Amino acid sequence: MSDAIIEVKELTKQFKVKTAVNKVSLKINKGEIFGLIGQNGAGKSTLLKMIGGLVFPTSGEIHFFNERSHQNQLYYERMGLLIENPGIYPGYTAYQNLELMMIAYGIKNPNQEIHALLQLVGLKNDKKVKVKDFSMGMKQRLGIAIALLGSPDVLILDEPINGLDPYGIKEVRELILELNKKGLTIIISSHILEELSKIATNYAIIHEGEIIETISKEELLHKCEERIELEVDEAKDVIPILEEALNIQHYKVVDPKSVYIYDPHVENHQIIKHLSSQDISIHAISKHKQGLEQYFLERTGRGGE
Ligand SMILES: Nc1ncnc2c1ncn2[C@@H]1O[C@H](COP(=O)(O)OP(=O)(O)OP(=O)(O)O)[C@@H](O)[C@H]1O
Repeated sequence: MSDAIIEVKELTKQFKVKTAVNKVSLKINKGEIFGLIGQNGAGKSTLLKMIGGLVFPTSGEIHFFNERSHQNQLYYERMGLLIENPGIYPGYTAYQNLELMMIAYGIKNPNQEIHALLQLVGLKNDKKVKVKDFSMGMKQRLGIAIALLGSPDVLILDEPINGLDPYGIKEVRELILELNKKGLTIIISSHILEELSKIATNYAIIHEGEIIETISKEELLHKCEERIELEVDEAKDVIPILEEALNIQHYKVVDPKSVYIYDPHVENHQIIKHLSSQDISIHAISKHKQGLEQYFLERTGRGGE
């Protein structure tokens, strides 16, 4: 038995000659904000559409709470989707759009639920504004409100920040974090790792239809953290000097000969000066700095660009 809320196994989608998704296996646990990161055409939308039941896989399996999706009647009811443009009527207000959807879902007397949803996505003060006069961020928030109809357990958002200005990005980001706090598991795709890093708890990098890496937020931040890497004969001999002479508190002995120093105020030359004055020979010292985007580009073979 797996703890995963969603598990995909060897999922493949073939469009004639194009393999959009190739044998993808992933586990998404309850409460995660799972970031799917990939360049344009990497296969993000196709993978999310298969998980969301919009595209039928060529092969492979999708399990929801340990049951295969097509055997689980509740599967699609418990999943909210915002993939591509939601079917929003521009001449109607957010309230009217939600009302139409709820009628279509067979929900009677939806007034209270609509107000609660508008409040949740921050549109309650825009009741009289027609959607055609909405900002992109407001439209996305309405799209999320539509995806939230029926109180799903899992929300799938395909590039929800695409095309938004910084203010819109912040609004959508805050909404996603709030929904996650309320218990929703969220799967979100983007081609901008930097942006995903502000919200996601776990990541999968997809490239040419294949998952090339899955990594937790902690692991990713650790890999991208700025640090000085120091190599000496005996790491234990340099620790007292780092602590006392340079007041360095944030460091890690990674093996008997190597220390990583994370204090941002310390420079290489200060370390060299103090260790040399104590007759400690330095085999190597270097500053390691790799931004999130650089990390992503290197993984997808475009690090030199
Ligand atoms: N219905 C389809 N028929 C044929 N090819 C398709 C179809 N849908 C997607 N593809 C192809 O599959 C590949 C993956 O597309 P997909 O839309 O999943 O990528 P993506 O990572 O979401 O990219 P983008 O960010 O550009 O939407 C692309 O090469 C795309 O052209």
